[in-house]
Amino acid sequence: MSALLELRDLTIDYRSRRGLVPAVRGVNLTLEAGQTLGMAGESGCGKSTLAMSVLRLLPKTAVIGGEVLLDGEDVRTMSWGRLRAVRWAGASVVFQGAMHALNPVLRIGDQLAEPITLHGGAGAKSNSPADVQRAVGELLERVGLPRRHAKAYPHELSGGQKQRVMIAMALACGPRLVIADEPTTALDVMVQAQVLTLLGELVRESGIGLMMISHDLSVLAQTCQRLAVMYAGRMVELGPSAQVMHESAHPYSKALAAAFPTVGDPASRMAPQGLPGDPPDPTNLPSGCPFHPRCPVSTVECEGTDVLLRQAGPEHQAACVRVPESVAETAGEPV
Ligand SMILES: Nc1ncnc2c1ncn2[C@@H]1O[C@H](COP(=O)(O)OP(=O)(O)OP(=O)(O)O)[C@@H](O)[C@H]1O
Repeated sequence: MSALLELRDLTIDYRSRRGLVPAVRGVNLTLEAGQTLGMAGESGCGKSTLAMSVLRLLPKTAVIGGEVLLDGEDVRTMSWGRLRAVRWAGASVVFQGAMHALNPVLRIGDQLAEPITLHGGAGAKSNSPADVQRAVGELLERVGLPRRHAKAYPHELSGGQKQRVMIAMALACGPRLVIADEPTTALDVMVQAQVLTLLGELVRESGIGLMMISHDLSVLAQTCQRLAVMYAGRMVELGPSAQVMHESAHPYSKALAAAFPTVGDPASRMAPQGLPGDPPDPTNLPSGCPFHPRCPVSTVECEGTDVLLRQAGPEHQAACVRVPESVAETAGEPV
């Protein structure tokens, strides 16, 4: 049976005046229904580009290579009609800064009604106003908001409530996969925790697959079973969240874990280490491992060797020369 989502050797470049900008490089990944996967990495490492490719939401300047399979069907070659059917009902996105995307002059209920009316779903039996209204009320309750908020305007809700509305919107047509791009950025820590808990509960209850993107490893580790760490367009580590967070096999993941200490762990918050330097310009990558100029443990070998993912444990992989090469490299094998 096909995985809910499978990326096979995914490569994405943007055409620009400077030539091709390589944003994503040879990523292999699978996500099953009911699973949660976090994508971490600093700004510009290719997380959003990768995520938006899943629903073919990239600008026309993007050139995509490899395969993006949703339930075994390649999104890259779908007709527009098929893609329209897949968006919302097959997979949906909670965009970065989405709560600011609510229309200020439309009531919440009317905004939630739109995808239901256009694409069907959320248990609405028909497009009759009564059925749609009932479906809107159920959606609001599902994300922990009272039904009466359907009558509210966005400015009457808090940031956390608006973000819940955006999650309700993403769930409106009963998708099997939800992609949440920085869903808690700009929310305070308490509200962040509530929104993350909500996302986790929704996955458990409904068996949807969740891909969540953040630059903050600790936020992802709270909600997701597995973590993928991206650097310079490559996936440099993939594994169970606890292992990637606390037994990082790649020095970049280790630095990220230290930069974003565990939420609610005061001991780890005392000495957050910043990452020195910036990620490289994708059009001018250093030789060898792209992380080597910032890596605290790099050696001469790293300047000349761009390592593919290696097995660091049964379900754990990392692209670092320090991971013993004894087990066969897995590049090309979706994991
Ligand atoms: N439309 C575009 N045209 C050209 N280059 C782009 C475009 N969009 C993104 N890029 C480049 O592609 C690379 C990956 O960007 P992307 O936005 O996917 O990273 P990200 O990790 O999601 O960052 P952020 O967290 O800031 O969104 C970056 O070097 C970025 O400058």
